Amino acid sequence: MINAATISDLARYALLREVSLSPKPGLVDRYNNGAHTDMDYALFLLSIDAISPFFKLFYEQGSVTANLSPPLALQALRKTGIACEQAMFKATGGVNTHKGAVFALGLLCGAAGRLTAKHHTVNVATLCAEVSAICHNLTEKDLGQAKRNNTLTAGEKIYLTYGLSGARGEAEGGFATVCRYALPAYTGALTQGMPADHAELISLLTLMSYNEDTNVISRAGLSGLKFVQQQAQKILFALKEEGDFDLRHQTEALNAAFTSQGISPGGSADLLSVMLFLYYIQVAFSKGEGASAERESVC
Ligand SMILES: CC(C)(COP(=O)(O)OP(=O)(O)OC[C@H]1O[C@@H](n2cnc3c(N)ncnc32)[C@H](O[C@H]2O[C@H](COP(=O)(O)OP(=O)(O)OP(=O)(O)O)[C@@H](O)[C@H]2O)[C@@H]1O)[C@@H](O)C(=O)NCCC(=O)NCCS
Ligand SMILES: Nc1ncnc2[nH]cnc12
Repeated sequence: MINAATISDLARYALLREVSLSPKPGLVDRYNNGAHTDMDYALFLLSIDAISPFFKLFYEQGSVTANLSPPLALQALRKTGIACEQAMFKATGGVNTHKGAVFALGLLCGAAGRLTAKHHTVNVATLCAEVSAICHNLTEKDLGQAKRNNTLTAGEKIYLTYGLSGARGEAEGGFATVCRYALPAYTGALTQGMPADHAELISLLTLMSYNEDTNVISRAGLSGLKFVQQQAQKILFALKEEGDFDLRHQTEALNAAFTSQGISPGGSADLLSVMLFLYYIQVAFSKGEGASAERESVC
């Protein structure tokens, strides 16, 4: 049975796996801080400790609002989400470590509570469909209003400038980039016998090759996004074509390139956490109970 404790545990583990994956290009990992001057691995661990208690609250919020309409359920979830963001900022001294991850995993935990309260099956497909239903029209509602705000967030500025919907669009679309590309890339790598961290890196590169990451755009413009997508595609292609391709070395070289240009694919890092969370649900669910997913040591 999937419950608040299991869901919270899996969400926290997904965040730990993401930040512990090393090396990563442009992102904080156990070896360096990538393109970030204001955060490191230790700060991410503090952030994870601060936000993880909220995953149970998101689940419970989704459960008690299960009979409300999706917009009213989202309204309730957002209150928890904002409280969670405030806890994150308190723990990090105002640094934005997991804003996108709070949004995405908060919605998924809320959706799990909502589905369970309605006695619906909880799996990857139903979770993503429920998030999409909860976030129906969110992009237009949120970002359509943005014109009238004077203090715009990165995502709002990018939507008004380029029409790209960022984290909101991913949620409203039921995490299609994760389900269509990143999760199959991950399970495919595991099936080929690759270790979990190798499969995670392939999944991250797959996300980077598709994702319209507003973080990248806010730091390096559309040309920076194109560069990220092309470099990720290049590595994935070489990995497929060259048997003894040195993925670690190529990732370290890409990290140096991103770091020198101030590029951080933070949005894709968040979607990697989403992918891992959904995979753990898939494993837990296929065992017919809330068993903890098979786990590799985090680092
Ligand atoms: C709904 C919001 C979360 C939207 O916030 P915002 O208006 O800012 O919209 P976005 O910029 O589109 O997204 C916010 C964060 O989401 C991540 N992200 C970006 N693109 C994508 C994407 N395509 N798919 C998924 N996720 C995406 C990204 O977060 C990550 O990067 C941040 C770290 O990088 P950094 O460059 O350091 O970030 P900054 O500090 O902003 O820049 P610097 O100053 O350092 O240069 C980190 O956040 C990662 O998580 C985007 O930043 C929000 O407005 C909202 O409504 N929140 C309320 C709570 C809520 O609704 N909860 C959900 C209900 S349960
Ligand atoms: N490991 C990471 N480094 C930088 N930004 C991130 N956002 C989410 N995970 C991140």
